[in-house]
Amino acid sequence: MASEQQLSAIKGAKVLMVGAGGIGCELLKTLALSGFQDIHIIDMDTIEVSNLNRQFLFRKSHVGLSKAKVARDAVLRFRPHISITPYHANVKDSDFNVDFFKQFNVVLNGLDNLDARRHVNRLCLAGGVPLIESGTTGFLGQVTVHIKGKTECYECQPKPAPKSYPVCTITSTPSKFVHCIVWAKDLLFAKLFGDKNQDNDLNVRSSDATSSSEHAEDVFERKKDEVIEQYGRKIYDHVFGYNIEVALSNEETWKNRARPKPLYIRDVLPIELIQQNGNADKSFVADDSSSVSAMASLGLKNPQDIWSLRENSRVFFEALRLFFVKREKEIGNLSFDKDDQLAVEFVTAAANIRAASFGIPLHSLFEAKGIAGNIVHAVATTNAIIAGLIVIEAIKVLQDDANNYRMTYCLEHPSRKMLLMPVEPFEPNKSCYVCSETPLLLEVNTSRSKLSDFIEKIVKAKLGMSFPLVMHGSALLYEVGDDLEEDMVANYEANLEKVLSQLPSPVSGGTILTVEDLQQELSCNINIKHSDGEVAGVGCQVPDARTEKPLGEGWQLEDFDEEKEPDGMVLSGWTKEKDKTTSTENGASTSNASEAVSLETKEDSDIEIVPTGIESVTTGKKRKLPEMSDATIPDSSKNELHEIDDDDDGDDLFMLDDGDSDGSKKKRLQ
Ligand SMILES: Nc1ncnc2c1ncn2[C@@H]1O[C@H](COP(=O)(O)OP(=O)(O)OP(=O)(O)O)[C@@H](O)[C@H]1O
Ligand SMILES: [Zn+2]
Repeated sequence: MASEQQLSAIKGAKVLMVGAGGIGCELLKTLALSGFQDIHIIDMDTIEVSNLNRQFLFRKSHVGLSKAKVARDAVLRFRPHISITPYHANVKDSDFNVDFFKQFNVVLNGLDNLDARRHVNRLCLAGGVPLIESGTTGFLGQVTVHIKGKTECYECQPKPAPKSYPVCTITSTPSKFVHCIVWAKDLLFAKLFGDKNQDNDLNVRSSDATSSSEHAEDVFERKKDEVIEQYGRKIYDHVFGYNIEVALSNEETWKNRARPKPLYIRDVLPIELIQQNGNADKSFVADDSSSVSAMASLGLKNPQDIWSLRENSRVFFEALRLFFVKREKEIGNLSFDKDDQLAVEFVTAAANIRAASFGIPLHSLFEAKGIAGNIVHAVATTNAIIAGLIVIEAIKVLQDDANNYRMTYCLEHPSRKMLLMPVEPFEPNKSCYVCSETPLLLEVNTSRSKLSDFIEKIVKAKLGMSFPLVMHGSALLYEVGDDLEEDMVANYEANLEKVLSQLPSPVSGGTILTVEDLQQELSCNINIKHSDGEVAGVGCQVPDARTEKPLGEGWQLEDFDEEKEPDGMVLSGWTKEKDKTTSTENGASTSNASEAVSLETKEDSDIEIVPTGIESVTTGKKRKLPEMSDATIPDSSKNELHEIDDDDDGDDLFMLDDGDSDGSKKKRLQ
């Protein structure tokens, strides 16, 4: 039961909810039932069938309608006298500026992507509005409180990059099923059905591979009038047979690894069976390309069955055939989509055949789809718990009860018999470029990198600015806006194509650039350090790998992390201590990889979001938690610090005692 004081804080509050999905539906219901009377909701999406299992304010008849509006109507049915204002819009729209945010007493996020979260964080900081962040992934969840100047902001801790795998592991030495999935979807599927102009590292390159004309690049081109079965056999033998033989010829690779087995179709599936493939049900006709299915065509019903090598090979041929027969127009433009049944079937089959070759256990289509689509199945209960915790923190915030703010982690396995782990919030990170004025450091080859690279890869992709302005002293190098004069636009366009050292106001080592986003009201300085940008060699057997671009999300070369160092640009935090001890002639410290700002830029395609602390947990990055609240842990368990860690596969979570606090730069909120 809420106290009188709490009730009056609740009744007088005007709150903004961003996101009306899994967490948002629960949150709106809980806010309304807790007595909140003035709630605004922003959500840009419409309702999909896949939302209905957990976004309980929505029904089948609502599919296609605005989430924000339907959520409002559903809640008004049991709380008719409160005010709920829905906005079917993107929170990044310019209407939602700092003045808009300032009208609220607290902002509550129920989002599913980093980009929108960072944007809201910045507007809350600019408007001085408290923010309560949340996220869930399966059984894991968290709620954090961000108050300008008092607690860390959402961006005080760098966010880890999406999980990535070295190219060599994917192309030559897979050891886990996920490696086979990445190979099947980002290499083989992309090669056969995607954009032909994209770089693709499917073929193991070695001197003998390139010398053989039979196995030259165009093996993947289907010749005019080439019978589809024959084309399929050629691809199969090339990728599962010949390429494995080539890889095996490099003895060094296999000294300490199990040797893979080349697979040729003649040994797996007799020719008659390929010809009969897909003829099991001749009456099977699917006009709608989205319902074309190799499983249906072959009479395979249960997606949870693990198919044999032979069955996988049949699915491989049938899916390939169906793409060419039923979806030919899309070939060349396809990219893997977890909701595309035929694509999932093809990728499952190809990954399993590769797994068989490398002695890796095979998986069902259901499992393969989960891995390929990065799916962590959402748990409605976790969303409900998290929504409840958001409301609890919101009430504290409205009462200015700073001593009792908690960041709460919802764990998968009990730790000290607790599933909910409350932690006192951290103080702001003094070197956070978002909530403090600390400059950043960028190591860049100023005579090679263009202004456009700097803007796209650093200012937009890493710093998350949408409408950037770049200044060198008082000289404007770049800005965007609707009201710019034509000659200014032409000047900026010309600047974009220039390398940094040749801009009208040249950028060199020691330059300080100011970058601003006017909508987010965020400004930060970047100290430039010139670097020749040479990258050290890698221990990979793929010649020329260094010059290859990463092959889609999750890809990187060993030792060279394109996410952190796009085109050799290294962005890192800048602290006074570092400056004092290691300053160089350019007035900047050498970069420390562990300090590099590595922020996730991709949109989450997962069913549920991968939130901050959870991200740290699931990507194996250690995150120290400060002393836990005396009120919430038994005396025997009071340790200075606790760490959340995980194993390599990312879903086991456990807490480790750690009496030593020297690793933590963060202080508890006083
Ligand atoms: N920039 C944004 N502006 C407004 N709403 C956003 C923005 N980004 C994400 N959202 C909303 O946040 C909500 C997040 O909800 P949730 O995590 O449950 O995802 P979902 O899209 O509903 O479900 P799923 O992705 O699992 O199908 C979504 O409704 C989405 O529309
Ligand atoms: Zn911060």
